[in-house]
Amino acid sequence: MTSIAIIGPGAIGGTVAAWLAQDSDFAITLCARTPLEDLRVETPGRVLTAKPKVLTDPAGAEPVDWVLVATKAYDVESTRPWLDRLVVQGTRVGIIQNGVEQVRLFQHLVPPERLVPVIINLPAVRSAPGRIVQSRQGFIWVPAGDNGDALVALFAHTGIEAVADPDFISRAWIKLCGNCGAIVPSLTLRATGPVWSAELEAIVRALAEECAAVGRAEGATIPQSVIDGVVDNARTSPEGSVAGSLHADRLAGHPMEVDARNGVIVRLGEKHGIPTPVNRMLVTLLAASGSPWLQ
Ligand SMILES: NC(=O)C1=CN([C@@H]2O[C@H](COP(=O)(O)OP(=O)(O)OC[C@H]3O[C@@H](n4cnc5c(N)ncnc54)[C@H](OP(=O)(O)O)[C@@H]3O)[C@@H](O)[C@H]2O)C=CC1
Ligand SMILES: CC(C)(CO)C(=O)C(=O)O
Repeated sequence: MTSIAIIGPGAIGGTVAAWLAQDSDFAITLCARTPLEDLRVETPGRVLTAKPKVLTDPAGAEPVDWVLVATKAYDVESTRPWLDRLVVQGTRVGIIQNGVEQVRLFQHLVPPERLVPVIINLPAVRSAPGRIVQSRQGFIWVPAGDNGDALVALFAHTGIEAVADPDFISRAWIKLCGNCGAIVPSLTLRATGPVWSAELEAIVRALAEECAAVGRAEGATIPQSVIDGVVDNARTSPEGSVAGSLHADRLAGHPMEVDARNGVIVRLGEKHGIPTPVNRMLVTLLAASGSPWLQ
């Protein structure tokens, strides 16, 4: 029996937990901030239900084989009491978060050789604790190697396709290119497609171009087709659509992962001497919008 604790059973953590809970070889524990009774996840193919053990107090947590952290990137420090109880020698810790800094954010809490950064492509929305809709098939990428292979093995019997990628850095930056454009609808509170113009296209393209330039300086290989794909997605987004979790958080008045998704492009751009004026400007505008908890 493999024991797996999921810290942060929100949209992503709850969906991942529900898939893993279908495997009777796994003992799943949800480490939650807000209590929940059980999980009900509508996936494209079927409805998953599960009733794993739920803890809301780290004092009740015991060491496990695996920890999967699926909090937002700004909720790192608050996971410390959980990690202190769950992680012992031999525990591996997967960080399922957007961005490119999963290891940097957690390496003061977990020995880096036990950390597995995870990129996930899986659109999920939580309507209430434990109630989630996964709207497309899910994919996971981890770095190739022992830790990555072990994480991939966890997902062997789930509907989430997990791959260990020898070029993980490119995978992470390509995902960030896809995510960084969502700052536009998060500012305008409206899908970009219906108001598309040459000027809006220039902004979306520049966000992705800046991200790709910084990513390449960090060692990623990012083809031009990635940037064209970001622009196409923004151009074709229909009225009323929500451009992922950043936009959803802004609409709900929740904290936003702006630093992990756009601020990082500005910070690492400075390190490499690469100008990132469009990301910088939109981060500044979002900060000036008075949104609570912009992080
Ligand atoms: N949603 C999506 O479609 C996608 C999201 N991602 C990324 O996945 C990550 C998770 O996002 P998402 O699932 O949407 O976020 P959610 O806000 O839905 O879930 C985060 C969860 O973490 C919980 N949490 C925060 N701090 C703690 C803590 N100290 N202890 C226990 N639980 C805690 C929250 O508790 P509470 O219940 O109290 O809010 C919430 O349940 C982000 O990095 C996001 O960018 C990636 C791909 C797609
Ligand atoms: C765009 C999406 C849904 C892709 O998984 C995502 O990463 C997010 O909304 O944070």
